[in-house]
Amino acid sequence: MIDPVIQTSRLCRYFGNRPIVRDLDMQIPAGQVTAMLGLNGAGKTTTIRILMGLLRPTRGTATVLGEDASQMSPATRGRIGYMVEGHFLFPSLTVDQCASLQRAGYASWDDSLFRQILYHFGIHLGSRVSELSRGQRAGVSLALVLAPDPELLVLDDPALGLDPVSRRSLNETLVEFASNGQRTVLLSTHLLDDVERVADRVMVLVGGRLKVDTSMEDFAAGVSGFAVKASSIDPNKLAAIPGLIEARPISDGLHLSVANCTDETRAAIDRLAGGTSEPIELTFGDGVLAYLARERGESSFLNLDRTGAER
Ligand SMILES: Nc1ncnc2c1ncn2[C@@H]1O[C@H](COP(=O)(O)OP(=O)(O)OP(=O)(O)O)[C@@H](O)[C@H]1O
Repeated sequence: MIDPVIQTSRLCRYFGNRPIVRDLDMQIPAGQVTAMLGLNGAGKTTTIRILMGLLRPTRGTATVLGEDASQMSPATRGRIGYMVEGHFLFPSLTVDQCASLQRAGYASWDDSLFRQILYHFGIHLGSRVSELSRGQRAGVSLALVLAPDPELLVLDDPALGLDPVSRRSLNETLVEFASNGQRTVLLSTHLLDDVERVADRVMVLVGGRLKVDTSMEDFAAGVSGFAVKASSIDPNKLAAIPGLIEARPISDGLHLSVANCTDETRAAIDRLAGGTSEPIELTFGDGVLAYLARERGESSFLNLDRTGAER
């Protein structure tokens, strides 16, 4: 078996006495696009900064391309492309000057790929960074990290604030980059549609802990939806549904999201609704949102207690 490109073991990071990353055991396999999801403050950027050697763990270990992340050699760093949150570029430089600066730090540089990505984003080499739109700055940042042809690409919220056309360009560039199966991508994002388009695997961080780590297919297969028609709901019957993720009130009943649906689950749903439940299509985004809402305590369980009390 090929070693994972990124591996952490019991990784923890505190800021003061606040645990931000907690006992993280993760493995990022080679040749795949892994999306890291989580609500604001879940610890995604902190984890990435530890992986990139910019922050030391409080406890535990992080290994990237076979080396300890906090003591990475320049040669290993040269195999990694890292796009920071916010696309920082020196505003007074031209795109061409940014490229010269970046190129000096890497052994290889694919100038035709660099120009191709600029073209995709409608950027000219002679433009000054300060004159570029946010989407164009993202395009330059992406071109700068991809031109050295990194084995591992780490992107922290690359589509933040981009319009749909720039987002599409970014997604297309990523898919193309990862298409030969030789490159590994770790992508932190909030954009679930983008994840569905580009990712092979999904990880979900909740309060610094890794709660989901699976393939996109297994995630999709593991979450099912049901529409239940009912004028009143017994909260005890609801709570007894195995694997219930979320229950959201709709005009004439509930939408339920459940994990790992079995015959037992279906029977419990039917008991709740007196046999008037129907499966509904759930998108990947629906599944993730239901999961995150529950973890944040915003799930409609609260509303359901109220529904029960109103009977
Ligand atoms: N240098 C620091 N000092 C103190 N607290 C910090 C520091 N860096 C991050 N934090 C805190 O750690 C928590 C997690 O931040 P982090 O940036 O890792 O989250 P995130 O999942 O990337 O969030 P977002 O989706 O908003 O980018 C936040 O509460 C943040 O305020």
